[in-house]
Amino acid sequence: MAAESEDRLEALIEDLLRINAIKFGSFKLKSGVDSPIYFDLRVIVSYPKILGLVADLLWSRAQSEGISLDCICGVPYTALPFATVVSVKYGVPMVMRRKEAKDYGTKRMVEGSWLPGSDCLLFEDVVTTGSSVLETVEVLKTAGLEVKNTIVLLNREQGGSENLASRGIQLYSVLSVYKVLDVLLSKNKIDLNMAERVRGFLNGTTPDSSLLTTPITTKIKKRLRYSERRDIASHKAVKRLLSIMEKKKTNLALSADLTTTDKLIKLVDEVGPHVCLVKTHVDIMSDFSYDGTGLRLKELAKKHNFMIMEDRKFSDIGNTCKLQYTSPLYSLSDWSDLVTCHGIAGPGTVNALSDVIPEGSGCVLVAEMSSRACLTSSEYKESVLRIARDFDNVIGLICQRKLSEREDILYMTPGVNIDKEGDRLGQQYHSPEEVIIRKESDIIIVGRGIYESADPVASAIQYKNRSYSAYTESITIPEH
Ligand SMILES: O=c1ccn([C@@H]2O[C@H](COP(=O)(O)O)[C@@H](O)[C@H]2O)c(=O)[nH]1
Repeated sequence: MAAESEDRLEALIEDLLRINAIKFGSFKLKSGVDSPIYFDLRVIVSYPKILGLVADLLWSRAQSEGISLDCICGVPYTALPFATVVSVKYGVPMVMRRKEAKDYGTKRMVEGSWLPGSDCLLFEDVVTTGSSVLETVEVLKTAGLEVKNTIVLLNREQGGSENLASRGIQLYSVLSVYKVLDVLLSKNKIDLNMAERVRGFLNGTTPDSSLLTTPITTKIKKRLRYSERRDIASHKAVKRLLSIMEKKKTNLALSADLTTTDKLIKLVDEVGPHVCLVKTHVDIMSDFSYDGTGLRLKELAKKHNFMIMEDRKFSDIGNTCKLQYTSPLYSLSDWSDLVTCHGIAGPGTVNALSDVIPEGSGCVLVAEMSSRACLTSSEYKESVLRIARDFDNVIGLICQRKLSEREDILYMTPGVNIDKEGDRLGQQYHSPEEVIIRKESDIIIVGRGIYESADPVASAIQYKNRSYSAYTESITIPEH
């Protein structure tokens, strides 16, 4: 295969992982079998660039095999847009298979225009045993079309080619599940352990036609361990934070909202051993200086092994945020690993920051706020999630609960206090258990609950223990 198309395949595999079309974990299949891998290629439709690449790869496979055809068709629903894009991009006539006949009018099962006996090339998203392809072939044949060839984006290599060949249909694939594992392994997106688990599962699974063709109906609600999440994550900062959480047995972040350097440094030095992350607001400080505050925080981060997140909440247009981030007054990139950012201005803010944020650092998007009557509606949250998916430098979300199925980013929740329900200014609090178990967040962010207490270290230990126990409890609860 030419290097150029090999590059495109690798890019596609990485994209599919990024948009959560390839998932690793524990998935209950329709057959009752637990699979360590799952492909949900339905999401591709929301990513025009990836959809375009899929269409190019399907079409170039057809060209390189010299398949002669009169029209194309996508197996509904996932492959329907694939065929549509190929049709429009390459000027190939398309026909469309209906899933259900209309109960009025023509009652046709295939829409479009063709001559009897026309050759139709079929596209499919994933083939396991080939049963969905066969179902569509039957309908097309009844409508007078010939189907001799199928091109699948991803072949799970579980008997599909053989089943289809025995019915006179040649299956060509763009990707195989083994190729996916090899590429992700070579790019350090999964570790050898995970690759072996999946290979073992695929080898040990017989190509039973009842198995694995149908999308998963129930996912076991089993929370992944930090170590499993670290193996899935691709961003260095996520891997690092999860490693710290596991090593120090803490999912507590300190919100160090103190206004002078001396107080801040004292608190962070005392509480540092108990936290995975220290969150700062340097713009509230009366005496911040790069040497006196930033560099000393960085030394403490090294001493106690935690990461630093400046809660700057960038929210302006891209150009302004870039200037704010690089301003020498704070030199954020030199001492903070993470910065928070609103999605309100659209993707331009994150896009601009991605030009200036150093490798290994990242953005945490504020998707949802803890304050009463805040304006983060469902629609807004969805839009923020979309930005998070589109940019590799977004490593997590500030949110009140785990807002998506993604396991490769971190969910961090402020508004946590053991003693209070809120403050006079709209802040609302929940307990560590509520946030970690019921809302399935990863990290609790605690400010006044620690630094305003009579004994900040004892309070930090209390928050750490409750929050980490909530995590260990939730990885052993099968359903909640
Ligand atoms: O929705 C949000 C986003 C950020 N915060 C910040 O977290 C801390 C919380 O402090 P507490 O003293 O524990 O209330 C603070 O820095 C906020 O700016 C938030 O509370 N809610």
